[in-house]
Amino acid sequence: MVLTTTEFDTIAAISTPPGEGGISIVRISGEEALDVAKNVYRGKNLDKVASNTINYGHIVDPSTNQEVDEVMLSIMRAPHTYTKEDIIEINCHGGIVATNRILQLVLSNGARMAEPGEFTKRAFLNGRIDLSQSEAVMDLIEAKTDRSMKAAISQLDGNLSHLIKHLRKDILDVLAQVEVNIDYPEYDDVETMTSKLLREKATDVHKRIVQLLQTAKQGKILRDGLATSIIGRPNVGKSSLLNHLLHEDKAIVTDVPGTTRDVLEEYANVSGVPLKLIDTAGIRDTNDKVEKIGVDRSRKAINSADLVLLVLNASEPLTEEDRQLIDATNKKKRIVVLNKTDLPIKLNLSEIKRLTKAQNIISTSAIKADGLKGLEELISTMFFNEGIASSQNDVVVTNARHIGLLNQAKSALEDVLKGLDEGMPVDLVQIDMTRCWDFLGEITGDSYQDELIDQLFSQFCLGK
Ligand SMILES: Nc1nc2c(c(=O)[nH]1)N(C=O)[C@@H](CNc1ccc(C(=O)N[C@@H](CCC(=O)O)C(=O)O)cc1)CN2
Ligand SMILES: Nc1nc2c(ncn2[C@@H]2O[C@H](COP(=O)(O)OP(=O)(O)OP(=O)(O)O)[C@@H](O)[C@H]2O)c(=O)[nH]1
Ligand SMILES: [Mg+2]
Repeated sequence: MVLTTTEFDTIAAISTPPGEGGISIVRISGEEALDVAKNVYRGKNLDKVASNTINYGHIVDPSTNQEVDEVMLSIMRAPHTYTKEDIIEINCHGGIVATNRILQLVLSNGARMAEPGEFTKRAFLNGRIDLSQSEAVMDLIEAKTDRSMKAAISQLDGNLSHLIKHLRKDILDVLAQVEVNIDYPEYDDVETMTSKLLREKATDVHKRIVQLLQTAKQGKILRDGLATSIIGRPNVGKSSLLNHLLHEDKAIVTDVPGTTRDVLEEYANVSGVPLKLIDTAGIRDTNDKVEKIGVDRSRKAINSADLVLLVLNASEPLTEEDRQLIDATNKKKRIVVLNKTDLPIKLNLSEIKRLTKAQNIISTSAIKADGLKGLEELISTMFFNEGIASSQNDVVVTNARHIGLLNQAKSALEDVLKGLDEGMPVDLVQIDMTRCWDFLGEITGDSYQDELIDQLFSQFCLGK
């Protein structure tokens, strides 16, 4: 890491969300945090107050001596702080103008504006947490359900880091042993011995990585949500279903076919599974220019979905359009929802069973709120059958970057095993083993490039 002059100067930002609220926090971190605070704070002598205390006082503009706000000021001295630097937090009255005024004062008295994620970046660069833990901070903020949050907390606690560090240590140990064997051969068959050692370790580490990767599918759903598209002809009750799953009237429902004109995306929590629900325009042939675009988008929503809820109207016979939709979704993970079962049933159930191979069919009445619990349970068991797949220590891999690196590490190990099978010289096999070690190191940030770090932290929110 190249230290630029701005790398560790004193930074400040508003760490609470913008808008009106009871209290807002302006956070300052760096060597001069206390000096900056002393310039704008009237109250106790900050040199004399103990660390980790909160202190009453006022923020004053030193250029005019004008009082700006009545505040509580927290002081946390390095190194036992979030960033491992001195931190001052000004707890001021909430509100956009007051909070920004204080931030501006702090900025004109020795601090510079923090970049997005810069506090957490410092926690990483100063060695309090590793890269995967920093990423967990972000996942925690964005968590959509309690289960997603649990996965993020576990990662923040360092459970994934722990597993990765173990794997890396085992690889390093074997690499060291191989070195010793080559440099100080005690036996004649040192080549055979060394190959055996490498093979055993590569096989073992490979198995542990595969186990971790098995949690990735669910992990990705926990982090990003399960893309669930509600598809069907106009007026079958798609938007009514969406509103029920959201427990909120988000989508407009009317008896006019073609009510939903565009796709609508909302997050729902279904038994802890975060669903990214997509309500679509009813699919039909239409000459209406606007509706046509909506219908095209609906068709695309089928392709991009992890799960399709195909809604049919049970009170009408199956139409040609229904059959086409069944056909178009046959290869997807799908639940067929027979809605409007409160009305006399006109749908031919045996035909539907034949067309869908009788898989995942459920009856509902959105208007009477019937069958919806069953639908939620079915979704949950389809994707989290035995609960969350737990690898070692309940670690779930949720992050696409981590998944990519684990796959690369896995394939490096496969190269090791292949090399050994083909009788490749041990020093060449070692290279692939070292590559595996490097890939794993990128997960925790033990080996990294500046661009990666900048890119990762820039996705954070301001003040974090
Ligand atoms: N006011 C406030 N609330 C907050 C934060 C904050 O920065 N400020 N946090 C920010 O995200 C979260 C708490 N996370 C934190 C994590 C570590 C440390 C910290 O000081 N760690 C030290 C010493 C801990 C101790 O006293 O034992 C360390 O690890 O050395 C502080 C906050 C959530 N709530
Ligand atoms: N009887 C009965 N009516 C329902 C049921 N579900 C929805 N409806 C009614 O059917 C009509 C259409 O419902 P929507 O939810 O707007 O249907 P949609 O599939 O979103 O329709 P488009 O957006 O036009 O494609 C409304 O009048 C709803 O009240 C049900 O289970 N039973
Ligand atoms: Mg609709």
